[in-house]
Amino acid sequence: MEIDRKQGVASETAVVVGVHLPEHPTLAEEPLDELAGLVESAGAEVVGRLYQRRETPDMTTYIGKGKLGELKQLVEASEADIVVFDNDLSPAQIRNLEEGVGVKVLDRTELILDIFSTRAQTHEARLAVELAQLEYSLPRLKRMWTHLSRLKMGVGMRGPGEKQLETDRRLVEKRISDLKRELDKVLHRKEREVAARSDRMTVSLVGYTNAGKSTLLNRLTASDVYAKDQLFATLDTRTRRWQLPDWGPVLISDTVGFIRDLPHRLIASFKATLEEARQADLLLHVADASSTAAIDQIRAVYDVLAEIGIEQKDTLLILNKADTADDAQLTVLERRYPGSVRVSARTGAGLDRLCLAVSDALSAGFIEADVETSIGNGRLLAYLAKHGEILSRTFTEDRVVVHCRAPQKYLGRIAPEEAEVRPRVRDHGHHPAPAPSPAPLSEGPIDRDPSLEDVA
Ligand SMILES: Nc1nc2c(ncn2[C@@H]2O[C@H](COP(=O)(O)OP(=O)(O)OP(=O)(O)O)[C@@H](O)[C@H]2O)c(=O)[nH]1
Ligand SMILES: [Mg+2]
Repeated sequence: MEIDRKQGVASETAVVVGVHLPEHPTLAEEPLDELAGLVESAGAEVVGRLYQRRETPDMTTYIGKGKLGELKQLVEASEADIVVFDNDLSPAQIRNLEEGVGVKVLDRTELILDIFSTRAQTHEARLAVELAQLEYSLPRLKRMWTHLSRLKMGVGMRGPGEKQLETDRRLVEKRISDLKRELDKVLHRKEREVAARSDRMTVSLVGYTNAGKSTLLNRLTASDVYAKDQLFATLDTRTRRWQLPDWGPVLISDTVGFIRDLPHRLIASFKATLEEARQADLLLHVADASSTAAIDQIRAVYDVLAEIGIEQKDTLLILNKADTADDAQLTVLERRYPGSVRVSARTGAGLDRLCLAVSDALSAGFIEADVETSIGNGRLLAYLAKHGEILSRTFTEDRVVVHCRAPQKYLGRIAPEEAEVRPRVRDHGHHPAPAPSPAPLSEGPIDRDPSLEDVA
């Protein structure tokens, strides 16, 4: 049996299959809903569902023998083109399942990669997806060539299948290392770009896919980025200028949504895309409060944040879709997550409270300090005035001590040879952390940053 694995899943019909294992908490009341959403997001139609509880997966076919028969019948009756599993399958399990049901079988990771590959638009996102796809397929190459190894000629001779497999493997490995190098370059360029525009406070929207991040960005900044009832509508970062009331302009960026059990290699490849979030002063974690799986989704997002090493960042939880969420559920969520803000990106309700909460959170990054420099250092004085609040100045013969309140991150960028920064100890005995190692002052105006062509 030959199954073409190169084709995407668009315009096909699918049976979705899930196995509930004891260690895997179900996310929704309808456990296969999310997978069905993913299938639809990939452009296919769900024509059947099969769900099984098992203590452990079957080694050869993941589902048991009886269920496999049931699946085959379901596939035939519904004339499905593909079967999609909610669980991750080994290459051998996929092969056995395909033999058992007679159509192409994909697992959740492969489906997500398929969606990503059809959505990726920027150079960077395309590279990331290709890398993740190749890394996924490398251990599975063998399966594609097993049909050729039957042509084996004589004892000790290597069959063309095996030779071909090795050539393929080498080609794939080469491409993987090229892609990694290319992505590394992109990441470094991105790091510099993002750092260069950090003379503005920045906030970054993160959250489960379909939570409403892009809709919120559009609402807050009156822009028009792609937002749709579709999983993984956004794959690229968009940064916009946001006029935060009673505060001033800050930068806000939208990014790729997260999902539970996001394939690790996919997270790794999207590092450059997540750079905005990594360098942001504040994360706005947007959750869909109307989902019955809201709590699990919130937890899944925290898991991904931990995986990319930014779980320590200041985060404000936004309970979005309050317009359609159940009141009792909103109350449960608010009790569970004190400090969260309920909003509706669709109606605009609660956005004033959101703005206040963001201003407060950004202010928390401010420290009070005495900055001592030479009287002639007009550039530094202008810098302090631009980024902070000057409370007083004390002059001596050729020195000036500026008492100011400014974000830690700006004070930290003052070079020691330029000025001495002495943080003031706060009244409640809390000693502000020492300023991070200084980087040269950058006056790079964001308007000239090419990666910010979106900024109005
Ligand atoms: N009822 C309601 N729907 C909303 C709200 N905010 C967003 N939506 C809808 O939710 C769907 C997903 O919105 P997006 O803004 O694309 O979500 P996202 O988080 O950017 O999703 P990805 O980019 O796919 O990760 C769209 O159909 C929106 O119209 C809201 O406050 N209330
Ligand atoms: Mg989006």
